[in-house]
Amino acid sequence: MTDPVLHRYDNRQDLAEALATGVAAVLAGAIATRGSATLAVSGGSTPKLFLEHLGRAEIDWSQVEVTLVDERWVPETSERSNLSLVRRHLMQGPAEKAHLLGFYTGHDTPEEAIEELRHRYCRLSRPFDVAVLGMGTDGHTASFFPGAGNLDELLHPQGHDEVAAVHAPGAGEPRITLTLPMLVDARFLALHIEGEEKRTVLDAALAGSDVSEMPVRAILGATRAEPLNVFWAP
Ligand SMILES: O=C(O)[C@H](O)[C@@H](O)[C@H](O)[C@H](O)COP(=O)(O)O
Repeated sequence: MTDPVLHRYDNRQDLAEALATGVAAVLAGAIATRGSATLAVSGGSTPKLFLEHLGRAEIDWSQVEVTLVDERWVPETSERSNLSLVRRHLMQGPAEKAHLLGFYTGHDTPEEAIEELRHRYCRLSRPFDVAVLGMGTDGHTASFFPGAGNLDELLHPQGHDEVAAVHAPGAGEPRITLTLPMLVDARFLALHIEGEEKRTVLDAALAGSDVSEMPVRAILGATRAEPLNVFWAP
């Protein structure tokens, strides 16, 4: 297991610029090498500045497939929608030419949409070129929440499901998430966290091994050819 590499920045603006520059370079390299690129991004509040910087990158966005890491089971009109967040903060300027793949299908529950979503996501070229994850102060990442009834399946390294529905105490709405195997083999894998509290949570996660207590540990401890890149600013 290669230890995560910590990239520290004095402020969130510097972090956003550096992460966007690094991600854009990986995407451009994928397009030059294989003709296309896949990018998986998380929702929540942290990624906004990063997504805005990335969306201004001058790359051939028409060759980039953008997908969400996870989604709250709400329509795009909801303020809780990650799809809406990505469309508003990334898909502006040059990046509006990218292909954006969302999760919400309009079914009443994510379970009812699973078969349709599995067909949708099994066609994505794998491994992703880039996956950018966030982390909650409870140690969740993606929608791998402590207390989720199917957490073992979500985190199974050889799991066969691309996507799964999640219900958990800390999740709010029902969720839909990519599973661990879809994320850990990304060519460039980043964990983007900000603030002192999350730095303390990261240190606690690194100091322990129980993934059911802090599911982000499944990412921190994943066996990868390239190390996990942790991006942090106060
Ligand atoms: O749907 C989501 O909420 C995200 O995908 C989730 O995994 C997020 O990365 C963390 O909850 C951190 O969220 P904040 O950036 O808002 O702290």
